[in-house]
Amino acid sequence: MVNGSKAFSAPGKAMLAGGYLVLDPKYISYVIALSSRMHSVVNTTSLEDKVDANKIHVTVSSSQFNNDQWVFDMKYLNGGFFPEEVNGLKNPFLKMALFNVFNYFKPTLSATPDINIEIFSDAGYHSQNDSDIKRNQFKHFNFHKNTITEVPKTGLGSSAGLVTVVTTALISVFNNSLDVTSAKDLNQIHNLTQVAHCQAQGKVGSGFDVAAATYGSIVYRRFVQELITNLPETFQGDDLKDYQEALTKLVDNTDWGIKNDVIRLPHGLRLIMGDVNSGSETPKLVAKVKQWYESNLPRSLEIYTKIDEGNRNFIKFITELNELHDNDETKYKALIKTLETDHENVMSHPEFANIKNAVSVIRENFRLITKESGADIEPEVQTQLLDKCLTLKGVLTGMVPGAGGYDAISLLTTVDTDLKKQTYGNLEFQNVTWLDLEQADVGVVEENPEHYKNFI
Ligand SMILES: Nc1ncnc2c1ncn2[C@@H]1O[C@H](COP(=O)(O)OP(=O)(O)OP(=O)(O)O)[C@@H](O)[C@H]1O
Ligand SMILES: C[C@@](O)(CCOP(=O)(O)O)CC(=O)O
Repeated sequence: MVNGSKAFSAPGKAMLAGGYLVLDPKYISYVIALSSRMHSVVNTTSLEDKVDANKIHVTVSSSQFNNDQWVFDMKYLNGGFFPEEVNGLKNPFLKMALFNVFNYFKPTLSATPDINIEIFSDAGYHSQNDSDIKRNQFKHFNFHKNTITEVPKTGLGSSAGLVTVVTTALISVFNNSLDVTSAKDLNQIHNLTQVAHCQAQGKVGSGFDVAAATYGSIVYRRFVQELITNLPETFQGDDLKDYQEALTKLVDNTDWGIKNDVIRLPHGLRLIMGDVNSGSETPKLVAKVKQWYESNLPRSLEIYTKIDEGNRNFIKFITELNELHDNDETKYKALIKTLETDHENVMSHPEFANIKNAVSVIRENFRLITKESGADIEPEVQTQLLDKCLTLKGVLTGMVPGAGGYDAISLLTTVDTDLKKQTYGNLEFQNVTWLDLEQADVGVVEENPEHYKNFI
């Protein structure tokens, strides 16, 4: 059991290449973890101070959002744990994180204290309108008068980050030697989080968001969805023995077959996210693209193959930039500087032309799918915006991240490029809010719990 408090955080995500294709384990994706992080602070009562000696209560507080709080009674029936929110409040992500961690560790009820978890989320995950910043000497967070479900999201993967840090916090209660720098423990966090996140969402996406929250910036290939869909169905009060055995086997003794090669953006380059402020419905987009793909075979496979080639070339040439830096830093820095000082001639440098051409292939084919499927992956207004962005000094390339749609654009620029200044007052960019985000190379990290006190 954790003595005192522990704290953890996990990053948000932006998928720069691989959207839709990554739903098929044949294809890989390029996912950048972001500096906006989800945080959890966990502590336990003493056994004597439990609310009820014959129960386990887990209280999760999200004070940033109207002081939201969920109190789960971990009902113990037939050898299994069924989380029940005592006031009938809903949060499927918290519920499934609790369900899976408790049925994985199967703690002794009388020897398990009550657990308190506080959640904090960095500003980038949600609209900052109607919020006040509260800070201490270490951190600051936006505090909203509205409950979490009423605050607009920005697409950085809030639920994936939430389930990751809550799962990690709960594991730390049952495993006092949890080490989030160890591959074994990170894989346990990843596996339990993927199960809970998919069950909470009621669908099995590629899982790239949970993988990035756990491992950081990665080249990612998904697991086969049957790993999760083949888990026994469970209903309140069931004998969970079969589920618990299947879950333990899946978490501890199954090769998920994912690819999670840690990467980092080339030195001197940074990711700039532009929030265009009109949300997209990812599940609807995915359904339309799937319908298009299945109705247009074998041509749709040819188009996917072209996009995959673009994705792989993007990854290849971005990686080669990193290698150029390592081999000849002076030449590399001079090359990067030309993005600012000689932007008109960016295509004269093969190192840049290769990356830009790869992204052009991806975008061109996504526009084709947009036209044919009715899924607005790169709609005209985004095409125009991206093409204008490519003319800005310091910009190497840009794309719609993840599922695309109307809500965001991602640009790769030099670290010294100031897009806010370059586009200030320019009506062509009036609908874009440049987010103060950086790429984050690491996934789950342990934090200092003292840094989450006395926000004013
Ligand atoms: N700070 C938080 N505290 C409590 N619950 C949260 C918090 N952040 C997210 N959630 C939960 O996650 C849900 C949002 O998850 P959902 O799957 O709808 O979007 P998402 O794809 O994760 O969002 P996005 O990728 O746009 O950030 C919220 O409705 C809430 O249930
Ligand atoms: C369309 C998809 O490939 C990516 C969705 O990315 P995002 O939620 O738009 O960041 C879905 C998935 O990978 O689960």
